[in-house]
Amino acid sequence: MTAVSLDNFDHDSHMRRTFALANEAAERGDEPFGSVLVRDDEIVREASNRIVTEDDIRRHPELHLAHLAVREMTPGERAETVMYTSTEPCPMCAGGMATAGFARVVYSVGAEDLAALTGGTPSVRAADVLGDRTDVVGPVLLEEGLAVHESYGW
Ligand SMILES: Nc1ccnc(=O)[nH]1
Repeated sequence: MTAVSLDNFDHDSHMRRTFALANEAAERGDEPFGSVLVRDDEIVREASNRIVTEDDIRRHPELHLAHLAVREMTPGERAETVMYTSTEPCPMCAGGMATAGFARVVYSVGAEDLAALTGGTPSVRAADVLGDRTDVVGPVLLEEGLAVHESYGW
């Protein structure tokens, strides 16, 4: 089988899966964030925010997927993997993702939009943590990503 180039992944469908995961988290009582790992255009891992139900600040989906990826995938596999995530990773998660060494992260809602929604201050940008290690792409499908947060009602 020929590997599918990262640029030809089915971006919209992978991103929409993160929105569904974010909505599931909100329904469970957690915060509205979801993420997937995609390799060769297939979703290989999924996670959603569980900071409330696990009572654990580390349970952002992005950090959890970085943790699983380092434990379960080879460095070569991680270097071919793209994370899609409903909202730009925070600095905690971007730090873990730098260790994982993914090829790219694609987000919908950016840190500045999130801060405006939550009334917080914008965090350090993911690109400033990830540097040259991982491409950072976004915002994509922004209206749909914002709708996830609007329905949560921060
Ligand atoms: N991107 C994110 C921001 C905040 N919390 C999360 O779980 N994810």
